[in-house]
Amino acid sequence: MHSFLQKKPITNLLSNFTIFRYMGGGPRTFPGGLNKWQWKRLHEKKAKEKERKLLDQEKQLYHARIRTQIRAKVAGEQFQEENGTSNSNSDYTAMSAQDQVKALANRFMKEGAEDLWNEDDGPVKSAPMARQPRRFDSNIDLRKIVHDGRNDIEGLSFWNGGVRPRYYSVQANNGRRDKPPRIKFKRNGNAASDDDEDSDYWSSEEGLVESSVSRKDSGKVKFPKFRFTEEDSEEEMDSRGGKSVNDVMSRASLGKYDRKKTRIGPKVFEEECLSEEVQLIREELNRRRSRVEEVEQHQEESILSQKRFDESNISPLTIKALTSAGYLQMTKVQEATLSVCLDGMDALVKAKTGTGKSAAFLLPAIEAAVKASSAKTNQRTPPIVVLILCPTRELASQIAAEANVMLKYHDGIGVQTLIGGTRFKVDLKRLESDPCQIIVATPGRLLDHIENKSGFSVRLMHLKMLILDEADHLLDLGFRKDIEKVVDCVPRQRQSVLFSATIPKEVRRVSQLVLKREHAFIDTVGLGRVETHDKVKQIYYVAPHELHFQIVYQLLKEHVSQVVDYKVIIFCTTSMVTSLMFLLLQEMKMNVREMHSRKPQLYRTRISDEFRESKRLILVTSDVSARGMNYPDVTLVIQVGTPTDREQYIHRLGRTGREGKEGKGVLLLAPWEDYILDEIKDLPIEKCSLMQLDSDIKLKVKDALVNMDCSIKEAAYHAWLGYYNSIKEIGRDKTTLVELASRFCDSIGLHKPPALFRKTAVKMGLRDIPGIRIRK
Ligand SMILES: Nc1ncnc2c1ncn2[C@@H]1O[C@H](COP(=O)(O)OP(=O)(O)OP(=O)(O)O)[C@@H](O)[C@H]1O
Repeated sequence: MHSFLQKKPITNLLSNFTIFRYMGGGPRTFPGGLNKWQWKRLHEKKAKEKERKLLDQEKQLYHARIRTQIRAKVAGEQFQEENGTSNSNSDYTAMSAQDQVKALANRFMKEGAEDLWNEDDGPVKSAPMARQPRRFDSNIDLRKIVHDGRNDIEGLSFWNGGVRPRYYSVQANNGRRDKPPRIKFKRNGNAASDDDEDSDYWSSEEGLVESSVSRKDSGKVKFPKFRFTEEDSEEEMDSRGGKSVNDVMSRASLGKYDRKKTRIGPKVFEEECLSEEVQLIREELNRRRSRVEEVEQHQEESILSQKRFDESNISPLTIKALTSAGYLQMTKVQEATLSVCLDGMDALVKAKTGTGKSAAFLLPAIEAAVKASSAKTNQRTPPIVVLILCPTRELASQIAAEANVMLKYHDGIGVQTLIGGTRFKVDLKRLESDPCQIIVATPGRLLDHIENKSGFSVRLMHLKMLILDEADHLLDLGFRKDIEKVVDCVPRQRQSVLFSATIPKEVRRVSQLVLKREHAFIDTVGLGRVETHDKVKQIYYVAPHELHFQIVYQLLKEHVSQVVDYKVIIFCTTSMVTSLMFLLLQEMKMNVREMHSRKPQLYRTRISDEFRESKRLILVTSDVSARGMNYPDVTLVIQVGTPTDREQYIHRLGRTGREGKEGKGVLLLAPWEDYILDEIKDLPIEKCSLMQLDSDIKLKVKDALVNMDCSIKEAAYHAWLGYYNSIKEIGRDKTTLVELASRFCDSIGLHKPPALFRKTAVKMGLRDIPGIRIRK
């Protein structure tokens, strides 16, 4: 029978060596007459010892490095003090091998490796020593120092609960450069004397460890050598029975070969004695840490990134324009999106309000136009290369103005707006006389041009880039049909980018309407992080309708008296309610302006420009100003009544705290409107108890309402009813809604609810609801 333990010689022709391949588990006996298992155990034991030795060496090296660092610091300061010079060439500074300490620290910081740190590895406290003049005699809690300085030594958190702190005693060499500072560390708290001034290495009688400091010698760094006395050996102590020791298996990377030994029973430690010098080091470390924290906090709050525009691939003429406009560094969203957009990828981008999204999409848009214009065509009017869609006219004008700033040095590249409220024929003339490659439009007017037989749709056939600003709003039901039509009229082979500060889940889904399947989703807000700015304080009040005007007036009075350069936006639910609020505040001698969709476009543009430039002004507005409008330095945003949804709340609030500045937001709700709080409960908004209302204010508001034209109040009632009737989320049946409307009616000084047109009442589903009056 063929034995499976049979040795099979294989002849290696090249080397003439004979290699034995062991079949089926190897020979029965091994050198020294050991059997297979004895042989295996022997090797395992050897491996364990080797690992243990390596680990000990590492620990020693680690101790030495930390001590060297502290010595270098202490000695360095001492030296400077004495000589009034920098000791940058001294041995000590050369030894501050931060990286090595860091690496070693990390070695012990691996998950599970904390256990490798036995109690005996910790600092040993020595008895206080008499201080001598001009020498460092420090008892340093090394672990604590290193722990405190964890910004310097990343990830160093080995402070293991349950292991009692022990202290090293570190001594500098009295500021002498020719000698290394000496270190001693002592285990059992016995006092250490230090009288051997001249010896290179200090040693004490019992339990002390001697060390040389590492130094730079002919370019080579020598590491300190440590010699543990017998007393330092854990095994030795065990065997002497001097201490009770618990063996604990390590969870560390070295696995079962590492054992942690924990002493049982009390241990006597002497009082910590910190010298001035150590205190100084600690303070320095704390200072450094708080500096780092400050920088980190600043970076977090700043909208700017570290990258400059001249480091990107955009054309030099654009960079020149950006520089003259004062844009040098990119904002974070610009850095995150620019390369993706320049690569021609489709993208869905989410970034907080006021963080520079407009420039983030305008820059690649301009690049696309520059690239297209360099390709010679013999068309009289250039094709439209970039189409930017946004929900409001003011926003379109603002984007076009920003594009013009960036196009300052680009001859032959133009941008135009197509927005409602202007005469269509004027648009046509402008398109003819002032050809452009970039169009910024609101969807309605754009469709008017597409459907008009003026050849506009032909110009769109070469479109390279479609941009949707405030994309979630444009993809909302109100705009979606228009967007679908626009998408049908532009080439399939194009780049599409969608930007907004809010991108709800359902919008991600419908974004496929515009975006290619393979698109980038860039979220600079971060998953699970709040979409509002930390620097914007958000509060809300819950109060009955009849108090709302008084509260708004009192809030304004307080704000105006506290903030010199105040700039306030008050958002109301509808245009007519906006008008009512404006007239009321005007009647009460506040410096106010109004802006809503019922106003002629020229008026809107004028007010928008005035508010942008002004300080000490209050803008009362509807949601036409909620998104994208960049009015600098708005100090307070007040939202009266519930916003349509969470997204609208965020966008309205986003008119303040732009570019990383501070701001304040107040939401004022009637008790039944508090359903919205559920939608925004993850935002840092706090409830505020109602302020004591001034009786004077009460009278003033009442008088102002009495003086107001009834038709304004009636229009406000109709609009109010229409607005809340359209919001399903209010969760009120029609009868309750009409009752609430009657209360609103009271609050604005109307004695009975004004009648509705029958047609309107039917459309709103309110015809037979009690309390609704129909016009005869
Ligand atoms: N790189 C930059 N350096 C300095 N300022 C910048 C930079 N980019 C943009 N800004 C400024 O930041 C402000 C906000 O920009 P922008 O209006 O584009 O914000 P946004 O993110 O579109 O806001 P919203 O979400 O409200 O539409 C503007 O005043 C703009 O001039």
